[in-house]
Amino acid sequence: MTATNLSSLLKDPSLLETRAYINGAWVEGTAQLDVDNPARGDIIAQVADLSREQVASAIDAAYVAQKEWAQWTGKERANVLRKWFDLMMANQDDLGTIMTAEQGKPLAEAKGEVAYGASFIEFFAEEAKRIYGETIPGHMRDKRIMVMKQPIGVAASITPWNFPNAMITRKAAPALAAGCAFVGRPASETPLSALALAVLADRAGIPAGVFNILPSSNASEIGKEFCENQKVRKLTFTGSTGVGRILLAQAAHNVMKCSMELGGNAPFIVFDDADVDAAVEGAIICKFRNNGQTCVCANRIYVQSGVYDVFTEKLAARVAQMKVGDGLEAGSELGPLITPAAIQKVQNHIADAKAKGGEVVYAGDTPQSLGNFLAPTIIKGVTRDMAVATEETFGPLAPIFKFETEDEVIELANDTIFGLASYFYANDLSRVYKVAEALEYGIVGVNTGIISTENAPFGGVKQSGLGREGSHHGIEDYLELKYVCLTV
Ligand SMILES: NC(=O)C1=CN([C@@H]2O[C@H](COP(=O)(O)OP(=O)(O)OC[C@H]3O[C@@H](n4cnc5c(N)ncnc54)[C@H](OP(=O)(O)O)[C@@H]3O)[C@@H](O)[C@H]2O)C=CC1
Ligand SMILES: O=C(O)[C@H](O)CS(=O)(=O)O
Repeated sequence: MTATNLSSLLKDPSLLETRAYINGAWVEGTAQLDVDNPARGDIIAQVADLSREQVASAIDAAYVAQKEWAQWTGKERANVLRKWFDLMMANQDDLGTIMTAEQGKPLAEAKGEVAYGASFIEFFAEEAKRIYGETIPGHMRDKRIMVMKQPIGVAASITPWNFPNAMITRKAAPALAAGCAFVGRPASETPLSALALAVLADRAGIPAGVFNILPSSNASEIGKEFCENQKVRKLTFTGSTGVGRILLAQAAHNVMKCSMELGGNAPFIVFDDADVDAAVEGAIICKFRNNGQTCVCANRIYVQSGVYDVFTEKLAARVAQMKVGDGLEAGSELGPLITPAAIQKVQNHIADAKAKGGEVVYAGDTPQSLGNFLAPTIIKGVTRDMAVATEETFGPLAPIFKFETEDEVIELANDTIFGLASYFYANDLSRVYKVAEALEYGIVGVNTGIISTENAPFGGVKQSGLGREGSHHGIEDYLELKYVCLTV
């Protein structure tokens, strides 16, 4: 496997930035952080590895810059955000290439994520002009009530490696539109996409200190700085529920406003009255987008007995056609997993299911290379006592459960601490309405396997999170309500 010469693949090599972006300046770290290509196993860049003190200095700069930024009109903020959007779309190919090199997803998917990430900036640029307050009739003849919305201040962001562009813009866009300043720590596996966003933010004219990208290998220390520094008023996190719990506990000290986009365990339900071919296509995109490494992937596939065999056969035939390979190579549909540990977790779930009676319907051939590749596996005869029923696999394993009745599958689907995304295929209108109401999830996809859009409020219930990202709801988490009681 050849080494990755990332710079030579870019139309604009200046997007390949390895220094941290603090207060409008490019800053070296006290150490360096290796970034590797999960498909080839080679180091593609060494990035600034910031100390906690350097992160604290970035927060100081953000705190100062935010005061001025909040004085800009909504339209002025909108204009500079729109320029950022335009620059992202103009550099979509390069941003996609950088993402594929460091995260592994196929280039077409990476470019799709860039457009998805940019859509949040476009959407919230518009919302910046529509942050409305209200007046309320007084409670006494000489009182008048006024409610205003003001930016919360400095927002700190911690994001995962699986969507290294969109998870940042899904937070930074509403934060900046609201008049907040943003300090973001990207996942150590994927800092390059975040730094490329900073290059374009700088070119768009976002003022120094308003948007800061702070790579660091010491996730827990930087998380503590974000939670303990009293100049930070908002913490927004996307990642596992386990880390979310740690951060919520740490944020309690300063009673910090938190948004949490955490783990999932999505059920994907196929009823007897479903369009089976449509359900198979929905299962493919829902299960294998980013090779199963998304929080909204189908983690459990429940198929009613009347269509169980035909669905299983069609899904296996369709998966067998999918090409596993380096995301930079044309035609690859399934890239590598992010780390060897991610592969081990999937293999553990497969072994556990087989040991408890599951039957492998399909197991693809894994490319023998230095990269973290694992071909897809489909298992049928899966039962609720298996690890895959309660744990998030986060990889290319499609476990198929059989069920008989609607009540049975609702109970099975809701039997989890998670509540992020859920999906079902059915055509009976009464069933669609009743099942959508009964599923205990923040998101329900009906006759679709993909629900990701900037127009909708994305988020979970139970232990999948707090708050919503996207839609007009998404900006509220970066605003404070102020009630003014006027005596006239
Ligand atoms: N609900 C949602 O929208 C999403 C949820 N997820 C969930 O995240 C998981 C997979 O992503 P993954 O990156 O492995 O999740 P992790 O929770 O391990 O990591 C997420 C981010 O948190 C950082 N981090 C880890 N430990 C700490 C800590 N103690 N304090 C502060 N920051 C910390 C990581 O840094 P580093 O990588 O450098 O260690 C990374 O940047 C899955 O459970 C998935 O479902 C993922 C994406 C979206
Ligand atoms: O990280 C994730 O899994 C994303 O939140 C999923 S989505 O927003 O791209 O659907």
